Amino acid sequence: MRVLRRGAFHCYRAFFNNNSAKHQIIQRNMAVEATGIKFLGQEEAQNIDQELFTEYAFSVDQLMELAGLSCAHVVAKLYPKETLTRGNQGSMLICCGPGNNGGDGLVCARHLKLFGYKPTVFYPKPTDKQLFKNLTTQLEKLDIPFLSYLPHETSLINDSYNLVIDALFGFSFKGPPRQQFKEILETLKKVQLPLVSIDVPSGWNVEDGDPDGLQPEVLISLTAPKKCAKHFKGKHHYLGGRFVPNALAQKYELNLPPYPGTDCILQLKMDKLDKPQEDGKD
Ligand SMILES: NC(=O)C1=CN([C@@H]2O[C@H](COP(=O)(O)OP(=O)(O)OC[C@H]3O[C@@H](n4cnc5c(N)ncnc54)[C@H](OP(=O)(O)O)[C@@H]3O)[C@@H](O)[C@H]2O)[C@@H](O)CC1
Ligand SMILES: [K+]
Repeated sequence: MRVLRRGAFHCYRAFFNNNSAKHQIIQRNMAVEATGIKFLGQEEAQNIDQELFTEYAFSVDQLMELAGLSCAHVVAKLYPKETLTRGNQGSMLICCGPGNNGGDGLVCARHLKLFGYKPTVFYPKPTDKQLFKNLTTQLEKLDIPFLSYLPHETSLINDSYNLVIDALFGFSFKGPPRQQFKEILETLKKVQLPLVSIDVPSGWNVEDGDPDGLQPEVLISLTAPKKCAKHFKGKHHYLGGRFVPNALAQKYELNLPPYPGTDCILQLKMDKLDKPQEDGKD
């Protein structure tokens, strides 16, 4: 019993010593000010990603699973399936790109299906990597339909789905988009459904954003927000991907607020944040 008590004390002390948002008690459903949180540049986001794999020995599958799961949690929280009454109840379109952002989308689709939603996946440029083949097989085995093309006629999308999840590009995107994805992004811009972007609104410059690009209703920043998130004007900004070790967060001065309890998502309030000028410069 004494040993247990001492252990508990050490855990408690380590938590408060290591966490920059000291003494904040975050409750479920409480949004937290984004002020003070580090907004990452593109190179910094990629360095953290690499360090998680090399120094901290995570595998891509592990982090992608946690990232995709947190995205599914955000969608389930904001859009209860009973409210998604268009087309097939709970229907949604998940657009997945060729990199790991697309992988997050594939994982997210699986979890949403298991939560009782009806996802359809559009995955126009699948990669040959085994991880992605496995993710695709898992979705096929769950009878999740794949679209072979995205209809240019956006009314077909508006009438069939309740929302669109954008998992086309994340923090490694460098614009302008090449032809195949340029057309897809143009179509998505015209769709009149709530758009949920995973990590970065696709097509945006990762640091400067894109005022003429997609305008998501929801942004789910993974690990930490990227600089472009300061230009996000939608309704809900969430943090997900609860896998960052304290030592890494400290090294990069991420200043992440603690997640509430056992939750894997946290809502961020953006209203007190110093917004960049509209010319896109920070
Ligand atoms: N640690 C974390 O936070 C974790 C992050 N995770 C997730 O990973 C995401 C980053 O993934 P990523 O590095 O694979 O890159 P991503 O952004 O998906 O795009 C690369 C692809 O896009 C392509 N491409 C690029 N520019 C293009 C253009 N102009 N036009 C057309 N294509 C273009 C490029 O093609 P290439 O140039 O190589 O031919 C390549 O195929 C991150 O945002 C988060 O969602 C989690 O899974 C795990 C933990
Ligand atoms: K995205």
